[in-house]
Amino acid sequence: MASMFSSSEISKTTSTLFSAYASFAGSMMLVRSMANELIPHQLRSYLFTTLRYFFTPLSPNLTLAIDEKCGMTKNQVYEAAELYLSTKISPKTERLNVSKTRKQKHFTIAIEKGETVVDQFEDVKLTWRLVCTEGQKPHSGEKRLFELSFNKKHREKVLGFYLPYVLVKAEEIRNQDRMIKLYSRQCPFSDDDHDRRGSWGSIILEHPATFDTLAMDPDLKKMIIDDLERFLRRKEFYKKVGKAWKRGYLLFGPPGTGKSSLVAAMANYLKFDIYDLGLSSVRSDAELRRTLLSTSNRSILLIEDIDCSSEVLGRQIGKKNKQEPAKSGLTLSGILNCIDGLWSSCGDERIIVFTTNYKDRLDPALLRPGRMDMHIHMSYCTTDGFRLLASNYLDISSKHNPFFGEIDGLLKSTEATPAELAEELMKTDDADFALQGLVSFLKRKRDEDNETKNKATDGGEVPPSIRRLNDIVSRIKRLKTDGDKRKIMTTKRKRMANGRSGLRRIQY
Ligand SMILES: Nc1ncnc2c1ncn2[C@@H]1O[C@H](COP(=O)(O)OP(=O)(O)OP(=O)(O)O)[C@@H](O)[C@H]1O
Ligand SMILES: [Mg+2]
Repeated sequence: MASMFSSSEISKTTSTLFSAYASFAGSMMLVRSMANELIPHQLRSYLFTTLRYFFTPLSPNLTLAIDEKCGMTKNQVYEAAELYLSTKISPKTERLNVSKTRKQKHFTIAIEKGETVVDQFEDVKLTWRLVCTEGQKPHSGEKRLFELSFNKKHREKVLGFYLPYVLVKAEEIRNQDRMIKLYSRQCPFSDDDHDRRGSWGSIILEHPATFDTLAMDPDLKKMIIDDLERFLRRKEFYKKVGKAWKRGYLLFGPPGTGKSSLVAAMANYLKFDIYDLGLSSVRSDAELRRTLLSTSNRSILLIEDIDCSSEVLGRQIGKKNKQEPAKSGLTLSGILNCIDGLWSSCGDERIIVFTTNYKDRLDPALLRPGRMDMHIHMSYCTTDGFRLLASNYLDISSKHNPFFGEIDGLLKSTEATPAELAEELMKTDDADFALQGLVSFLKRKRDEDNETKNKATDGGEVPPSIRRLNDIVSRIKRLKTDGDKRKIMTTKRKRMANGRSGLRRIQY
């Protein structure tokens, strides 16, 4: 080129070009200011959008805009995307947003505005971008949205499968990081407004019980875990059969056998909150209904010591004195109706747990099938239970400890609760001392039990008939259902010349 034009010709051409550009730019400004003057704002933006459409090459991509809010409420898809994308951040990401509240255990990491995250779902490549814009109205603040771009041909797959997948994954992440709360009506309200639900106040449940720390029959433990998991999986099933998605457990057994610990273990396992409903704090059925309606889904409603609630309910929950007038407006049928009716159908994934030390004292209405789906007997400590406690409290994993044989024998001849054993095992750090202490404790307990039995039989040598009776009594105690107990009682009653027997002393 340089050989064809001299330098003076080049400068002449350049100045001509500049002057042409200047006059074009001037004319454009004139046209623009005239257009601004003459064409109304709405028409102008319409023309601009239409012209841009014709002049931009057709993109193969589709972009979904996912706003932070739907009107006044939060957009569930936006919230889910925020959580989901925190697990998809690549090493290439340049800016991240890190936050943590006092109550959170971990940092929350999110992408910063303008950042992009690329995700792959089967054969679809998806690009997420966080966009922040100024709100259109004055003082409306910043507007945040995610833009999700992908090839147009995958539209159905993204809407039908990918976005639902993001929602499910976000729920899983939320559950992993969730702090479990214990709601109580007596509890002082938490400072956090967010935690106030109706008349419930909450604290964070930091109960360490898990299924791994619970000393109980391994088969029963497995049965409970399987039952809980089946319950969670069966949303569609409950819908199909027209039943409310709830499950009831009745935990019964002597004090210190782990009923409350089992409830905490269930909550920790499922990541469900616990609503601890002290019946003494509820004055009427109407109040109960209001209280229950303000509980949330995915929660456990706990009513402890239901057999002791007779004073509260104003009539005995047990079989006697059913006609006694109510002292308060709260009745057993009110509780049961609430649980079976309105309240249960309002929510999803509800678990109800009643605990009692005396199953025999409960009203049959509470025990009828379908009301409490599973009756769980928390028993005295077994040898399996003791092994678990020894491993948890003393770190003894060997199966052949010299003390184990003696302790196993003692556990078979006396009834000790896991709470009693745990207390003994905690007394010292030295495993041998602790086990020695436990042996002495169990021996003492066995001797006391024998003494009590002897006293019951007027001190002297236990006559064979009474010994047989004692055997029957302990067999009956071990039986699982009341139906079984009654059957045994009737046959034994017939067979033995009853009347003088201790059977009469046992009330069913
Ligand atoms: N099965 C168990 N496994 C492990 N620890 C247990 C078990 N049962 C009781 N404990 C220990 O004893 C303590 C008291 O047990 P927990 O409160 O669960 O008993 P409970 O059956 O609810 O008694 P209560 O009938 O008096 O309410 C627990 O904190 C735990 O340390
Ligand atoms: Mg308890």
